[in-house]
Amino acid sequence: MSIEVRGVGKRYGDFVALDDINVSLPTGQLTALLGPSGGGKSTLLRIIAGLESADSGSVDIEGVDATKLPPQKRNVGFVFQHYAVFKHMTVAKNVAFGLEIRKRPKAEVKAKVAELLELVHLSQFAHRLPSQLSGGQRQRLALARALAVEPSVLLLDEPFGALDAQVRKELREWLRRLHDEVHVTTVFVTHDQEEALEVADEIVVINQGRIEQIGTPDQLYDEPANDFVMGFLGAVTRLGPLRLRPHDIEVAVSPGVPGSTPGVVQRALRVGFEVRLTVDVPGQEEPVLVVLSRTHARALDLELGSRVWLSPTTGATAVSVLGLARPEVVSA
Ligand SMILES: Nc1ncnc2c1ncn2[C@@H]1O[C@H](COP(=O)(O)OP(=O)(O)OP(=O)(O)O)[C@@H](O)[C@H]1O
Repeated sequence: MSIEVRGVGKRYGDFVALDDINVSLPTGQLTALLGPSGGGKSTLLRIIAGLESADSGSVDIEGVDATKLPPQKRNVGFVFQHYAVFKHMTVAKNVAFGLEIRKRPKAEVKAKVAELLELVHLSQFAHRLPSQLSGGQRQRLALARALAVEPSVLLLDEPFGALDAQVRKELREWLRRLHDEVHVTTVFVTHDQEEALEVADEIVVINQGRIEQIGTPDQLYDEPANDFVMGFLGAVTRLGPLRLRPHDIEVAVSPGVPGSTPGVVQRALRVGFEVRLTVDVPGQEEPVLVVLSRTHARALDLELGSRVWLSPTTGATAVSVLGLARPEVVSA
């Protein structure tokens, strides 16, 4: 294990920011701390970094009890949303900085800087100032700088948070590829479930200072531990006593499936390759949302006012609204 967090608690006055957090992160893994704003993700990351101290519990890094170590003795690198690179230093100088203050030989620094700039695809900008880079390029510079001193752990707090959607998407793909090349144990904070599902090997879902679930993206998506995780990881709708995903609902234009719920299409919204239906069903206040492919919708010849029959697809992940703690697999 690279990082072992045991029984960590943190309060700000009466407010419990973290409550008995236990998590083990294996060496070389890319882990996302995912959850809503204010849930405690950054606090946990800062405690791992040593920028904040826990009230209780311990943090081991690479087998060493780091609970009382200052950040500079933990061998961690970090990158924040608004990372302050040195504005008056060139890109190359910024990357070299950490090595130079460690008094590494000149030739070694030069080789390492070249290697890192290559890795983050900034070689051609080595002599520019940070102000002459785009936001995405600046975050890549920040990553190169954090990696320069070969940390055993890399901690990223919403590193792409301030960038626009398209750049974010490019950078997250790039981060995944970078991680596959470098394999440094990485923990990153995000409130964006798509970012976590796409990039992480493992996701720790944190809400109100507690861990809701730890698992691979597939585990969380297919077997959410509770209603919160299910709702946080993707769209959820209600069909009678079940809460399930809109694409896990079968639509028929005749009452073929026993127990299927009749309804009337109130709205059909085409978004790219999918069609989002809003279906009114008797005895349920909120409409049912259903997502299906355009081809499928066309084959069913659906329009406003069409009568349809809804049922959960075979193998759908669903949580009972009647208070079932564990999700169950529904078979139609
Ligand atoms: N120094 C502080 N003093 C008082 N309360 C704090 C302090 N730092 C954090 N908190 C509170 O602790 C809770 C957890 O904060 P934290 O920054 O860890 O959340 P987060 O999950 O990272 O949220 P976000 O995504 O918005 O950054 C929040 O309610 C926050 O207001």
